[in-house]
Amino acid sequence: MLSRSLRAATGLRLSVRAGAAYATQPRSNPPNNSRESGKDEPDLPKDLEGFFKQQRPAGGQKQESSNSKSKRNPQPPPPPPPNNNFNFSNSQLAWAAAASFAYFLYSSSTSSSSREITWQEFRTAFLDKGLVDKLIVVNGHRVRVKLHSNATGTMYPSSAAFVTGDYYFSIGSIEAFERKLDDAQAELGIPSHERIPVAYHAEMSAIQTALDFAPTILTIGFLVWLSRRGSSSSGGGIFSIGKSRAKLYNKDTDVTVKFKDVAGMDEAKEEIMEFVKFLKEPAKYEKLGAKIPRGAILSGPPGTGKTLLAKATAGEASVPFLSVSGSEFVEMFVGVGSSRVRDLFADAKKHAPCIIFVDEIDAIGKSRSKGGNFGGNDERESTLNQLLVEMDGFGTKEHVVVLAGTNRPDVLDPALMRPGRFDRHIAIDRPDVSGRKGIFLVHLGPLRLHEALSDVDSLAQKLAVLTPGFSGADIANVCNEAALHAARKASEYVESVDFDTAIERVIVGLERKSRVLSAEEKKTVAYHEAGHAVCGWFLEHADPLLKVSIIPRGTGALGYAQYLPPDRYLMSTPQMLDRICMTLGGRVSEEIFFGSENITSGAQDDLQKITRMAFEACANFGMNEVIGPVSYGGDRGAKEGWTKPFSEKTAEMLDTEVRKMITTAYDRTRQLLTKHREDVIKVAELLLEKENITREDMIRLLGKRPFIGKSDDMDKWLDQHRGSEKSAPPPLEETPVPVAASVRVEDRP
Ligand SMILES: Nc1ncnc2c1ncn2[C@@H]1O[C@H](COP(=O)(O)OP(=O)(O)OP(=O)(O)O)[C@@H](O)[C@H]1O
Ligand SMILES: [Zn+2]
Repeated sequence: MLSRSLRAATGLRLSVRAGAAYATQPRSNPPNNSRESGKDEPDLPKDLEGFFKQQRPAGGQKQESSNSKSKRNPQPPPPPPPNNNFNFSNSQLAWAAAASFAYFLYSSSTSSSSREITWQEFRTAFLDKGLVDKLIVVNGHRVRVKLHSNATGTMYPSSAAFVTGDYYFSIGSIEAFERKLDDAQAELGIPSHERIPVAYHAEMSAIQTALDFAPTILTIGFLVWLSRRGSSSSGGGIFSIGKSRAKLYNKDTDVTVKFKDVAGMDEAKEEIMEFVKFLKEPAKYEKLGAKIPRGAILSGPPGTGKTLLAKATAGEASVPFLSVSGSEFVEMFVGVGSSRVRDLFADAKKHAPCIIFVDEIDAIGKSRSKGGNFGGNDERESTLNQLLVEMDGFGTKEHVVVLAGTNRPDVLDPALMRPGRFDRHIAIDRPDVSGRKGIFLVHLGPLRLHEALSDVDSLAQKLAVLTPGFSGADIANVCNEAALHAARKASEYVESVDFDTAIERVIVGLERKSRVLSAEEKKTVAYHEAGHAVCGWFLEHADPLLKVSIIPRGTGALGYAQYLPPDRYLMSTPQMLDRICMTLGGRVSEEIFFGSENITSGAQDDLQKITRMAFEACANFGMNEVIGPVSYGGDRGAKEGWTKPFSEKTAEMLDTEVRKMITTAYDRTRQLLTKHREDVIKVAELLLEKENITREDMIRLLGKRPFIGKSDDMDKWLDQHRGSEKSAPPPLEETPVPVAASVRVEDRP
């Protein structure tokens, strides 16, 4: 989040600079027809021009720097926000007012350089010599002397400093002054029609003026502040506060990213392809009466390329791309969020067919019940409601697809996932070795590599092996750091040593954020996960396995095995026991391969799960013979404040029975894994090599699962569906129903 606010701060700085330029420059850009074009942007002063040229694409369309993630890669800062019409003239006005007031102060202060003279001096130096052009009585007590323009050089007193200066003298009263002046002129024999003209003038002092204008100044200042503030993220300002902040990427000039620029994530690409096909040929779908998916949630850790994938989707479909961050809907004013949502969709309809991308959807899409219901977040809720209304509202004719990115799919409001809304869920994980290789190939492209590294493919392979756990953004960062390092040495090419340094740097940076495993830890995690997977493979009631991975996840898990639990509302005792065994598989495998003295803390999460399962089996499900068919209630949620509704004796019995159940399961697991020791090794070694293994890999290594049972229906279904037309992977969240507790088995340290 720090980096995000940094980015915002950069935007602010830029806009202030641009604002300063607005005030002093004439408006002379020819208007062009794009929505957010520089229509109202004035010419920039010469010295700023060069700076902005590189930021602002020639097409006039507002564009984010091609790599929007300047927060990670040292890219040029985002361009200054466009100001829309209204806001601009408003702020221009304000600046102009401020400038003229400043000028006024300036001029009134310079007039104080004028010199006071006496009446006598006035008479002898000016009046008697016929130099006076005009007299101005100011505020009734002071007379300003205006000399003829040819009076230069004959000044009194004869100092060059006063050549252009003004003179004045004080008077007691206007009547007395007029009389005195008349007399003097009469004395000089000036005919009455040639007498010196006298003007009367009321003037305020600078301080007086400042005081009188203070309220106005304050108001102007406030307006300026508001408009600065509003425009600091993009196109805002007080009059456009309810306008959408989305950045529009024109399909021809800006959305140049294609799927080929997005390395890896083949499954995600395949899934999102459906949107591309629809946007390209909507008629084909409509003809058949097909309902078009409205949107998809792209979830995954930061920097895994969610934004990139969404943009590439627009690129493939060659449609405009509207990008906005969920946090930009959140304002302190009531109603602004929903008005921005409305505006966003109105905009999208204008540009249809197009893709809207809402990054960080969790900022508005948080589950309404999870928000802490103290009436606190009505505004966010109404924003979310508006989003739902808009998504429901537009017909398929509109051809607008909404993609949303999030790192926290678990906190999203279920309402968002209903059919007709974000009904697709595309999970994007950190890349595995081959994914990383692909990403390296993309980002090595622009680098000028040393001859010794001319085999880019093997370089990418080598780097991919060295960077477990890196996200796409981290990899982009490594490539950039390497180039920077080479530049610092003033060398001509990027060399191997530059990459080593860059990787080190990024790892140091990463160690704070997420974890990067040491080789030893990686081995432990691989055997742990292999234990789960093999256990599941040979247990009758285990859920079908989708994927095993030893890529650390943002949640703190070091590795995970993902299963697809069938829809099941009941769980039999054998199913429960099998699940406990499978969950214990990780720890047991660690023990078998590294010895009981070397077991790690990695199984804590597993152990928590099985303890809970065993406890519920005994205390709630009546599955234990000794305890009997009783259920003491107390669901998981209420566990904390739960006063035990049973006696101490029962508590002891429960303790013993839970432990007995678990140790029995532990022994059973150990037997199973000892029997399949070779299989565990096979799986673990493949995991170490590939970091991610799929169901297909498992079948190749271990053969088909030996059981035919309820879960096998699911296996069959999977066999039929996977590979051809891929369905969305199950959500990576734990199902709240206790009977399906193992959608995924994760291991926390
Ligand atoms: N699969 C990939 N192929 C090529 N480059 C990638 C890939 N994934 C990420 N990158 C690089 O990382 C950068 C950041 O990715 P992106 O902004 O799409 O991540 P994100 O998942 O949207 O992050 P966040 O959650 O922080 O918004 C991209 O601009 C690109 O340079
Ligand atoms: Zn585990």
